[in-house]
Amino acid sequence: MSTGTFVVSQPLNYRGGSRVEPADFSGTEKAFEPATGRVIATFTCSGEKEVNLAVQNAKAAFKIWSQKSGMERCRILLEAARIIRERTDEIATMETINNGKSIFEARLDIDTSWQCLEYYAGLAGSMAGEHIQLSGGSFGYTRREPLGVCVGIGAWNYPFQIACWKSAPALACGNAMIFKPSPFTPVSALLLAEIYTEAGVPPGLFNVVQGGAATGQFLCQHRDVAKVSFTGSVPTGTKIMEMSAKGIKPVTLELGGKSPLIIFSDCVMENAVKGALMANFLTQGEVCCNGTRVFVQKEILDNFTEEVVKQTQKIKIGDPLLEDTRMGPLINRSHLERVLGFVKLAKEQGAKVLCGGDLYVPEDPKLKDGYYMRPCVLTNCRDDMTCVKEEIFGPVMSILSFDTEAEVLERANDTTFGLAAGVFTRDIQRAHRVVAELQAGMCFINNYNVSPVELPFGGYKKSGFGRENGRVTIEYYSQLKTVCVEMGDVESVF
Ligand SMILES: NC(=O)c1ccc[n+]([C@@H]2O[C@H](COP(=O)([O-])OP(=O)(O)OC[C@H]3O[C@@H](n4cnc5c(N)ncnc54)[C@H](O)[C@@H]3O)[C@@H](O)[C@H]2O)c1
Ligand SMILES: O=CCc1c[nH]c2ccc(O)cc12
Repeated sequence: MSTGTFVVSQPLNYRGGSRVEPADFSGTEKAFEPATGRVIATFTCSGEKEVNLAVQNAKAAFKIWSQKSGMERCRILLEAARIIRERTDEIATMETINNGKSIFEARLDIDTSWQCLEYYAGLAGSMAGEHIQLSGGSFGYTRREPLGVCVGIGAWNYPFQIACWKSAPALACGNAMIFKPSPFTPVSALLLAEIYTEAGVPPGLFNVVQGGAATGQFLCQHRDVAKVSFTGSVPTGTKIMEMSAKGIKPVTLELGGKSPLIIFSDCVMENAVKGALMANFLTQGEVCCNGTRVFVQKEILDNFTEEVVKQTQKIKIGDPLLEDTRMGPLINRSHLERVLGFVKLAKEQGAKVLCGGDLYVPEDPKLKDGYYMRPCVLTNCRDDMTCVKEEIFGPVMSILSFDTEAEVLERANDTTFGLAAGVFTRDIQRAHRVVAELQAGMCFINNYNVSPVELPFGGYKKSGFGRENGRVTIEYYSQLKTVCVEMGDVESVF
């Protein structure tokens, strides 16, 4: 498959084990290929009737699936993981076409996706309650039970991976799921749905409904939906939480960030520079946990900045399906303009653009209408500037200097977000002391933006709550039933 050729030819909803056209609709959406600006799909957003049908299908599948043993669920999830792994190239290609990220990165995303299914398959067989001895031979025990029909709502930056990070723990725990992708990236979740079916899940266990805010609301407000797991922005997360509160539904919120990356003067410079690029430029900078506030200790500011700029200028921008491309286009025209607007405002507020921050037009004529920009490094930044305070969600790094550990901690934590943070230093005691003080759910020492599925991921403060990945996520997709067993006679107080 090459850039500029793919068009969607099949329905994009998935219900009851096959692709379907929605039974009703609440408007239409267009999906683009960011590399060329071409429309690849025009699709209808699901209305209330379609959402009801998806919930009915999910409920029926839940009855079958929740009765299976953990080992039975494990086998099917392992098979799904195997198929994803086998089809990595095909899935990564779809992801690249619809999202714009480089094929090199998309393959890494798919790796973390099948690894997530493998990980929760492994946990499915060992999910258990506990036995508690009581007096007189009586006892209690706990059962870890599924919640029922769970809804997953995704953002557009990691479309396939988000669907896996939500569905794998949900299904491992015995739940059914209805997944709504972002309307910008409707395509790859369908591949996951087909793979689950091929692996042997009951029809209706994993469904996909397409649409935007209205479809999302029908899902969140549905009385038979037991839980919502959401990845997206803080404003939408607030609405999801309000709707969930009305139904007393548990909710997981994976929201935005403006994370600090702290580079101490005793760091291994080469690693710190690589870390700063990893923290800012993966997926064109459209990553929630990016370390976009790069605090550099004064003694090494000039050397570090010079090296970061040198490496940033070497990033190969262009056709995301080419093997040597490392940065593709942003998700769409309006987001590109928004990101460029942040750079313009940064300049007006006194920041200095050391490189990039402008439009990029690749030489290949078929890419001329794509949404490319050059990755940007800003210096002369102050903590009160918009580029330092607000989530840009694009390839824009802000460099700030600092003197002391106490000072940088104070400034790093001075944000309403709390998703991630990073520290580069050779001093092991300082590294642990600093991360202990950082108000962030995901902290990196001497690396950034690696995501092993064994580690829980999620935010503090306005970056959300609940976790994805790791053993703890089982608790977010299950509920605990306590059973109290009397072995003697009832001693009534009446
Ligand atoms: N913390 C994380 O793990 C994580 C991961 C990826 C992205 N994000 C955040 O996501 C944001 C970018 O993604 P986005 O632009 O897709 O976010 P968004 O909030 O605009 O949309 C996210 C999803 O919510 C749906 N939605 C919108 N309004 C809704 C409503 N009223 N009810 C129900 N659903 C609704 C959208 O259709 C989409 O599927 C950034 O802020 C980024 O930091 C966070
Ligand atoms: O973009 C933020 C971090 C991230 C990367 N992949 C995923 C998948 C699911 C998430 O909730 C967050 C993320």
